[in-house]
Amino acid sequence: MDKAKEDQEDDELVDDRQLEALDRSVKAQKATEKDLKSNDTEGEKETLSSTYDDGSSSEANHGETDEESNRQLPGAATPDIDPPILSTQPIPTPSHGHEEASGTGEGKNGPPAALQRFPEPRSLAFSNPALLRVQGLPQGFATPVVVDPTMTDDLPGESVMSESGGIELIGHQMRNRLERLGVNKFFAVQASVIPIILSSPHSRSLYSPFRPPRDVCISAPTGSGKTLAYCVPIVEVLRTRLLPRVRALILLPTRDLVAQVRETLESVAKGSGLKIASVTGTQSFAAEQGNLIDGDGESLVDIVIATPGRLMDHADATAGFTLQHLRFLVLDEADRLLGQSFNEWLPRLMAMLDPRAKQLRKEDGDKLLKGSTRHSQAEILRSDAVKERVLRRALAPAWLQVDSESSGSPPDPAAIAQPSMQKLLFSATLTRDPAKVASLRLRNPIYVSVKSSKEDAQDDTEYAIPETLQEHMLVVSTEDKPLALFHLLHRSEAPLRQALCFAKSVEAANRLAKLLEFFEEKRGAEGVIKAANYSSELSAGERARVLQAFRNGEIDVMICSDLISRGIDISDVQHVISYDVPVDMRKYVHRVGRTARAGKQGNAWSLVEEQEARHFKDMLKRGGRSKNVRKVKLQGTDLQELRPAYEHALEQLAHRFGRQP
Ligand SMILES: Nc1ncnc2c1ncn2[C@@H]1O[C@H](COP(=O)(O)OP(=O)(O)OP(=O)(O)O)[C@@H](O)[C@H]1O
Repeated sequence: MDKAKEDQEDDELVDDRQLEALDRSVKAQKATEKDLKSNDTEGEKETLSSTYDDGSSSEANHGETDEESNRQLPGAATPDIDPPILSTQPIPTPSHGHEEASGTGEGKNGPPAALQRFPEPRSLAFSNPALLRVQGLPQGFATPVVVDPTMTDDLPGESVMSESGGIELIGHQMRNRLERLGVNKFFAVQASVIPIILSSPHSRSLYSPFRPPRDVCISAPTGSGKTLAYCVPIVEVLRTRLLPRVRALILLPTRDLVAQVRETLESVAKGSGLKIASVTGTQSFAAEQGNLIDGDGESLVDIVIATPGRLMDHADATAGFTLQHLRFLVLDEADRLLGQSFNEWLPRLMAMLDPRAKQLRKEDGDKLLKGSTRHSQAEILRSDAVKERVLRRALAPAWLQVDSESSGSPPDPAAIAQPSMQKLLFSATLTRDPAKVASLRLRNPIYVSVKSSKEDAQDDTEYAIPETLQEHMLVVSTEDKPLALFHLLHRSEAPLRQALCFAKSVEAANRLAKLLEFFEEKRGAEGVIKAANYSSELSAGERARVLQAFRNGEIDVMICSDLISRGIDISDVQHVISYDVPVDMRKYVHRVGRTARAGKQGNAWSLVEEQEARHFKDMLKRGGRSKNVRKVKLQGTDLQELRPAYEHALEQLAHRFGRQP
């Protein structure tokens, strides 16, 4: 596995690549056909295919209305190509309207856009059963279980039994563990989802081939406690197992999220004897294989937490790695995962989970015959060599049945064994791509939507935002935007601390951090803000140190790109500042979701340049948030006092970057 491939699905590097590749696209548009041909090498393709935030290929993005490729401000040709943050050049006024947004990228009067633009994805009309049918989506989506986000539930005591059969929802070991972790109540998403998964006797079995569990899709706000909502039931069900086999697979879009979920899962599973492995490419491939499988090809673990591309690498090359015993498949940050097409992971995973699936590629079967048992599909099982190996380690019921079908005894149609795996999809923003949802082949899914009943009834967008969040916007001129930020950090009334500040790219974040540093140096004793840049240019160790310093309160403001806007749980973030406004509602939701977590208060501040204001307001309106965002007016005098230090910092910055900002 070469390094470039390993890094492909890692967001940590993506922002840079995004810039690089988008930059290249701009140049490529201007280049002659001849130039284009000479550039079209394999290496080039490899780089281009890793340009998107979610690891999906550029081709896939163009063809599949991928979320990232649609995130351009109408009229802003290459939003992630970074004009100088302090540029005094006028930025083209964003154009509006669908025709332009979905056209060839050439506005009527504006400059030609560098990349083709596609229409913004529309929300799934989940309320329309006929449309669901046409889209191949389950009817369950039309009738969500709506849960009030402010609802909490006491942890079930030993005497509390479920309605459906006298089953304890969680055992005393789990209750003790949770209490030790400071969890004394279940949050709304947990109080609604855990009973769905655990409340009947057959839903707690490791195998339930004739009454397989229903799948569950959960849309719940950022910071609402989705991680525990799946960790608790997984540990409760799996703790009854005797032999380690891969029985739960948790997929996440980035390595950082895998590490974070592993931490939570380990604390919940402590004392259960369950073994957990993560598969992300942070370790060498051989080391990961050694964690997954012993010398005889037997599983060493019960739960695998993985990024999808790396998982497929193990599916390809780790002998004995099988998912036939899977009881839980969790897709956390499901919308983003489904937007990734790295390694064709989704169709291949679906094939691995289906005992009757056809082989996907000939070489898969060849590899198996050489000793790998990565696919346990019927055709592969029929090969004697593989069958013998797999039988030695026992087949899951559905696979066993397919195997007996192959030896000539057709199954009783009334008793066809199904895989016992339950799919759990979690997201704060539900995917807009019906084809991707349909391809998951959900089994009679229950759709749980944690959202306030106050939310606009006719609004079928699925942006779940914490109730404890207060949202603000400041409309500023491009030149004064840095000053507006410095004002928020320095104002005498409630200066912002414990803040995350988002810039549009890694480079923009770098420069903003440097500018703030020069500014603070100049102001000296007048109240120095401690800022740090959290960037993909830092090593993993350095990033961990910055995060820790921020958590300890040694850093007041952490400046970053969207690298950490999804899923990362930093406790006590008080403020999220969008220095550059997010290009779409989903990015907004995930950014602001870094604060107001776990029922705490939090604030979101968006610094909107004058020419972006209309687009930003439209975006909020479409996302059903316009009424929630309070406009803050700046007085000229607010900025005046900060101007001398700012101008000094600008000069320093120009000197540092070798150009006039
Ligand atoms: N029942 C609970 N009691 C106390 N704290 C909790 C509880 N459930 C979760 N938390 C805490 O709330 C925080 C947010 O939880 P978590 O990261 O699971 O949210 P999330 O819904 O996955 O957010 P995101 O969508 O941003 O990933 C964590 O710090 C977690 O420890």
